[in-house]
Amino acid sequence: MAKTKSNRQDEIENVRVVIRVRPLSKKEEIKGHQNIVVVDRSENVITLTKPDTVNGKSKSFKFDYIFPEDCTQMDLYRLIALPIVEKAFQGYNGTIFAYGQTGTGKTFTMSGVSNQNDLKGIIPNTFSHIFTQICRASGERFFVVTVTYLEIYNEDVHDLLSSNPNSKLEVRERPDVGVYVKDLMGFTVDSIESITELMNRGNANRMTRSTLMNDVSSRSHAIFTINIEAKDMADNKTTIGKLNLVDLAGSERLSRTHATGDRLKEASNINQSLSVLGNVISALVEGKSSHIPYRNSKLTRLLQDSLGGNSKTAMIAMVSPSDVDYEESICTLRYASRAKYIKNHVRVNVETKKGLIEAFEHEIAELQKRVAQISLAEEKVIKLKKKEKDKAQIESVSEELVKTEKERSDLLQKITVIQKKILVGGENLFEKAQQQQFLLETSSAEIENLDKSQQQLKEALEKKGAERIDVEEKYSSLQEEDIALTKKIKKVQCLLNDVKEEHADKEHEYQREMQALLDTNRLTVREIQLASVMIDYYIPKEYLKKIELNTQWNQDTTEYQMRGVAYTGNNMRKAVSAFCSKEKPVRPKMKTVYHLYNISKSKQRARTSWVPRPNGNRQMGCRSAQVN
Ligand SMILES: Nc1ncnc2c1ncn2[C@@H]1O[C@H](COP(=O)(O)OP(=O)(O)OP(=O)(O)O)[C@@H](O)[C@H]1O
Repeated sequence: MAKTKSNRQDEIENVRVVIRVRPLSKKEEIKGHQNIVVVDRSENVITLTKPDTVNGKSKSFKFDYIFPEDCTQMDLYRLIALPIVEKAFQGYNGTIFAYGQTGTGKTFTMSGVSNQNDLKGIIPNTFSHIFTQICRASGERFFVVTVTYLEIYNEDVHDLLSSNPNSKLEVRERPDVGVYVKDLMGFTVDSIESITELMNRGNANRMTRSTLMNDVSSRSHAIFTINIEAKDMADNKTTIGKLNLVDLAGSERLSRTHATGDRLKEASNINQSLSVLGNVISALVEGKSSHIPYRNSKLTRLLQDSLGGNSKTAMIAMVSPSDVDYEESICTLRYASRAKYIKNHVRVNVETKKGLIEAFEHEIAELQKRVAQISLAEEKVIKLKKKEKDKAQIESVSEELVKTEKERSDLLQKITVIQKKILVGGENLFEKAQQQQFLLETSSAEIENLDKSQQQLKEALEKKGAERIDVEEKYSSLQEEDIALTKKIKKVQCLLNDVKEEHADKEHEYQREMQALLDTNRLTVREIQLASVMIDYYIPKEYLKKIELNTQWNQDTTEYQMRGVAYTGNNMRKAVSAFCSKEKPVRPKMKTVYHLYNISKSKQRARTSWVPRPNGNRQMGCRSAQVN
């Protein structure tokens, strides 16, 4: 389990995911179902062979631990529940939830068979563990244990411990408390007996029915919550550990269950909330978005802290060994594979407000004060009675004494009831319930054994060392490799999309450039045509050759230049007239010309028409205008 310190208080810890494979049932054996599951205990790899495939195609997955069909309820408790319950005593939150297809053993794992000690599930074993721990604690430690039990059926929350379990309760949220169920009843327990009695009451109220897949199928998600408040008198510090023990309703393929009507609605609600749970897991694992869809179902809202929040969480995914359940088992294993990447931020919950222990102590003190007052008043009345001679007066005083006596005994009874709620570490629990002694002692011995076996397991794990960690970190299963490859493909796809977009952009740009070039080309052709027309109309052919001969391309200025241009055209005209007149050349008065132009527009126009513009209809090179 990855574990790092994120800051002074929080530890970052992955959700622990284990698999439990149940044995083939008698029914399945009679029907001739085949066991397609193989567990590699040393490597914690589970392999499922696809039925009806020629060469036995198989899929393998690796997990924190895999419990094969011959594992015991105690094996599971030791490895999964025990460390979480121990931590709850130190003020950590813990969650254990059972997930899987219908009929795979979730209720068997969480509750078990109540009248057979070795078949008891995690919940009843937790009771023995908790009370044993209290017995073993020092007398300096006080405890209050409270219990709630609810179910979510068809997206409605019901209190399984209420006298009216059918009424629907609301899920609310407050910044100081977080998500909670309004009016959910909490019960304080002081013995294994009292807590077991509550569990049985809740189980009896739980919604179950017989389905095609399971004779007693739980149709609701059930959350059994145990709060352990512990006050250390030495440092006056109070911690609260909250344990959520969750038995989820089973996923099922509607085509296989043939459900109709209400049962269909029930099954779709179960699948729907499990799919929201799956989405929450995916969102937490992918970490792409900061939005985790907890609010999409009551289950995920209530388990918000257990998934990605402040809780040490273990998920037990149940798998059927049967060939007919191959598809569902693969789905469960995929689901579970994702969950192991969820990171929780755990910390000790230190009670800053007045806790239950303090509230009870305060109440006891108040009641004791009242008892003291009554005792004083009684003494006075007794004295008065002794002095009194009047018979009637004596009678009324006696009546008063009876009343106060009754009040005092009621108060003392109340005090005893409240005192019983505060469990003092050490011996007094044995005094309270002698019948528990045997259970507790056996549990103590068991826990010592558990400690030892845990230590052995730890050592064995450490032995595997770096190689194991390396393998785990790389590809802890083929499924993980699959995820990694899918991620890679997605990345490449993203890159490809980027390249495609860039290509499209470039294509667009190229088209634009092409268009611009074509436009330029068209313009150039037009200019060349104009130049050709001008040459054809104004330059006699014999001069053209001369011009061509005397024209050369200048690389630097990128233009044609005429040799001896200084001795041509207007340059020569200016020089000749200056030489002939020997006078200063007279600049033409452009203003006058301009005015004249304006005045006799038609005349000017007539002059310009000397050089007629080429007519588009005329053939190139055909001279129809007169040259002056
Ligand atoms: N590990 C196991 N060993 C022996 N029997 C088991 C085991 N797991 C389950 N079973 C038996 O299989 C049957 C179905 O188990 P269970 O009711 O616990 O399943 P589930 O997953 O809770 O089903 P649903 O989701 O329908 O409530 C029960 O008869 C139970 O006793």
